[in-house]
Amino acid sequence: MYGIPDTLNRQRYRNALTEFCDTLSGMVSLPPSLTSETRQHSIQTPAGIRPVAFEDRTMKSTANAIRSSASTPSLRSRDGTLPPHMMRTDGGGNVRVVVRVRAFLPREIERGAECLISMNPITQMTTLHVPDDEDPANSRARTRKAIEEKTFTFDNSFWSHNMGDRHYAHQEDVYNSLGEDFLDHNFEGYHTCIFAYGQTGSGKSYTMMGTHEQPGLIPRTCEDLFQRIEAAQSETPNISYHVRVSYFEVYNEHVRDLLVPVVPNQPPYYLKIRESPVEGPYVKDLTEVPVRNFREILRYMKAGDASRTTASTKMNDTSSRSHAVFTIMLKQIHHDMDTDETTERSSRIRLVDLAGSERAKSTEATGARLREGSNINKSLTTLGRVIAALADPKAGRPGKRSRDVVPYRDSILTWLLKDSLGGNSKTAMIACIAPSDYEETLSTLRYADQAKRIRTRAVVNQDHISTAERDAQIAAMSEEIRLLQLSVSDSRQREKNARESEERLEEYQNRVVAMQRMMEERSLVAEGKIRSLQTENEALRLHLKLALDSLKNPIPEVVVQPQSADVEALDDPGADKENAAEEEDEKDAASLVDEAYYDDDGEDDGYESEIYEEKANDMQDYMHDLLKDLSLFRRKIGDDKDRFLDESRRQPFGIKPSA
Ligand SMILES: Nc1ncnc2c1ncn2[C@@H]1O[C@H](COP(=O)(O)OP(=O)(O)OP(=O)(O)O)[C@@H](O)[C@H]1O
Repeated sequence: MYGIPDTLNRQRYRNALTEFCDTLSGMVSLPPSLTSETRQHSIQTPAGIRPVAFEDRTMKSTANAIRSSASTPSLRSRDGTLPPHMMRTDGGGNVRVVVRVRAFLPREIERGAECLISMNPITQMTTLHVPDDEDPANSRARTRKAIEEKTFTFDNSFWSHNMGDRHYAHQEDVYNSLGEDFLDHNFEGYHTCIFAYGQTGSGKSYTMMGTHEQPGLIPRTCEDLFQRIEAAQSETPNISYHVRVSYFEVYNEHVRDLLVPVVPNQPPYYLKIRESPVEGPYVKDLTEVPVRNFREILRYMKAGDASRTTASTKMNDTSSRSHAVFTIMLKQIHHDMDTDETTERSSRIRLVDLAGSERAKSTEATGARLREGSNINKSLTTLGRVIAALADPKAGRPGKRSRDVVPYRDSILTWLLKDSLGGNSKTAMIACIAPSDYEETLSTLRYADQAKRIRTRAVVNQDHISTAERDAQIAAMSEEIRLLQLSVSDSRQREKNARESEERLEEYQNRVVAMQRMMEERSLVAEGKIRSLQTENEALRLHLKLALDSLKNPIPEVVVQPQSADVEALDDPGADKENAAEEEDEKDAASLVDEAYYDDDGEDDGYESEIYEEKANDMQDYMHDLLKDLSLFRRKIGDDKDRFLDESRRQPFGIKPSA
């Protein structure tokens, strides 16, 4: 799909094959003690020609020794045409460590930097040379007490410094000698992890992700994975493959899901870490998407890559400010028709692009960049301590096993990589180095050298299950699902019922309140009625009493004696006349009243009083009846009121009685 054209590829393999044949024939013609031959190569650097020893040692191993036993091994490893300088030494259970040196960057060429690295493609030795006095970037190194040449041996030393060299390691070569083997392991059922470590700007992202023209280890792994799946599916249709992918970054000690799009003007959403006894530490709620082909996985990879936190620093225009973890979960389900057995293999492919270690002085970082840098350094220092603890099993507190004191939890990165670093995983570290920085390169090479000593305990993650067992499992699971569904629908129904009864309750309460109000109003009206009837009754009773009294004891006529004022009026003839008229009027009025009230014609006084007595008695009886009715009515209202209050005291379900 991409990468180096086929013809170039073939040419490279042909050269390698020739070299391999030369070596074999040399082995035949020379005694074993003389099988080492040292050839001198030269490396063209912008600063001039510097002779660097490329020691091509012959190897006893044959190409067949690396033949893969994976269920879908790569074609390359089947045909055994691996170039000798790409052959790996068997890492066993140890972390496989490779080192890669990059080309000069324009700024390094400008300052006339010299290459301090040499590599032996046969022995896989990497040598760091002492810098000369001219490169200002190494002024700090020159202040060291002892500055000397250092040599380290790794599983692979990838020379990616000058393309013109025949040992130049292209992106494809790195994939072929490391990625492909690891993918073999994944098909065998092992978890794997490849992480790139190195100072800022040393080529980690280039190695892991690469560019569109020069794709790195991650896209190549994805492409190879689906190519193998497609090939295997046509060969062995009874194996089904399921691939899922996730992508997250650890930024400033927080985990961010890179497959969840960033919402503008919203604070980033960070995920939590949990630890399960079986799976170890994991990111909770991390997006895991199923992918069916290379195109799909590439889309997710690019989307995640685009949301990674990067920034420009003095050391790198696109510096990764976070550790990025791209994970592929591969599940292979194989059903054997003969034995009627199902085999399930699960493997996890973890590809980690770490943020680069950096010296604040070199990056000239301030503010947010400085904070990021210090967090990056902190987590890388913890990674260093974890590596040191794992590499030296004797180190640790007395009485404690070394693995108990590995400080995984001291940083998010090491906690999440716990399994990959010291557990169930086949792990590789790619130490990326810049060609001209003595101090940083030495530190990276020491880090890498220590990592070589770590032994992991990778196991094949495989489950065999017979049809009967599977059926039993399916039955148990479907029963569990059925029960879960029931309980879900039950609780849904309960929820619905609760909602409905809540609504009904509210309605009932409203009605009770309205009724209460109505009863209160009615009792108020009744009380008012009682009061007015009582008043009326009292008035009538008084009236009746007065009437009876006046009948029984009529008021005797009173002769009014003229008073002094009247005597005075006698002297005044005008006034006398006026008084006489007034007196006459009063008499007329009194006679009218007497006539009307008593019908007084002056006869049968005894008979009339009897009639009045009878009327009064009738009236009294009537009033008594009325009073009786009234008290009955009053009692009834009282009863109603008591009953109503009783009922309202019996509160309906769900209403808390008022305190
Ligand atoms: N092998 C290589 N061949 C050609 N160019 C390379 C190689 N390795 C790195 N580069 C270039 O070097 C520069 C820095 O590389 P890269 O961004 O990969 O560094 P890094 O280690 O990921 O840095 P940081 O830690 O700051 O993210 C880039 O411009 C990249 O293209």
